[in-house]
Amino acid sequence: MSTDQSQSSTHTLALMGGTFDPIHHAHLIIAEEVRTTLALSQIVFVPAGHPPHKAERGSTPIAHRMAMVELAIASNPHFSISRIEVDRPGPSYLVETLRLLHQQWEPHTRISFIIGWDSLEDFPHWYDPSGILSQLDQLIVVRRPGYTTDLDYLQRLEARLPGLHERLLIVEIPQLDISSTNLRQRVASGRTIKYQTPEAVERYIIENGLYRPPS
Ligand SMILES: Nc1ncnc2c1ncn2[C@@H]1O[C@H](COP(=O)(O)OP(=O)(O)OP(=O)(O)O)[C@@H](O)[C@H]1O
Ligand SMILES: O=C(O)c1ccc[n+]([C@@H]2O[C@H](COP(=O)([O-])O)[C@@H](O)[C@H]2O)c1
Repeated sequence: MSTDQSQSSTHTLALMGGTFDPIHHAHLIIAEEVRTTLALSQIVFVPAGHPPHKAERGSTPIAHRMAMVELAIASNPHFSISRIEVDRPGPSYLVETLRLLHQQWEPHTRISFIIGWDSLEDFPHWYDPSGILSQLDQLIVVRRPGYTTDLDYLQRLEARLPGLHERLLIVEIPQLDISSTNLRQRVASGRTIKYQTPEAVERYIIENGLYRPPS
């Protein structure tokens, strides 16, 4: 699957950032639904090399998380993966990722970023949210089961963060209560994850002994 160099002819794309530990069907459905709803040419999956807000838990080595994303997106020609946060030491701050991508890609490339409602609630605590917004075409938000879409909260957030109101776009997606946390817990307790992630990812998890409790 192509990486950063291949983006030179792409002008409207969205980044799907995540820890992807592991990637699951909600991630894939979000990406495809956003791509088709907004007629974007491409979705670029950006696995976080060093997830900024998940340091205390510790993530599965990035090589495994990358491999699982590659397997999951292989059949979709509109999906690609970027190593931009993998090859860079230190926390994977989005503001820096966007700065580097704007340098690497064609000047007219319009970059949006997709986040779930849980991430939006955390967004004010990200590193330099105003710097992120100034580099984005749109901040695309999708609802997530278990997180109330509180429109008053959204208004307060927009008042606090200049630039958010103009850029924020809610895209409706089929609601799926799937999370990587739940998949990891299921594997650890020997329960099935079938149909919650692509078969190739499920196989990869089993073959590499991921998420099993230490014996
Ligand atoms: N079921 C879902 N519905 C809507 N958004 C989701 C869903 N699962 C993940 N996302 C969004 O996808 C992005 C990447 O998510 P991430 O890789 O952290 O997966 P996760 O399932 O939230 O993982 P974890 O349970 O480990 O926190 C985030 O913006 C998150 O909000
Ligand atoms: O830039 C930041 O400060 C920042 C803080 C938290 C999360 N992010 C990004 O948001 C995306 C989803 O994060 P997560 O932790 O839900 O996998 C992923 O691309 C992270 O790198 C970015």
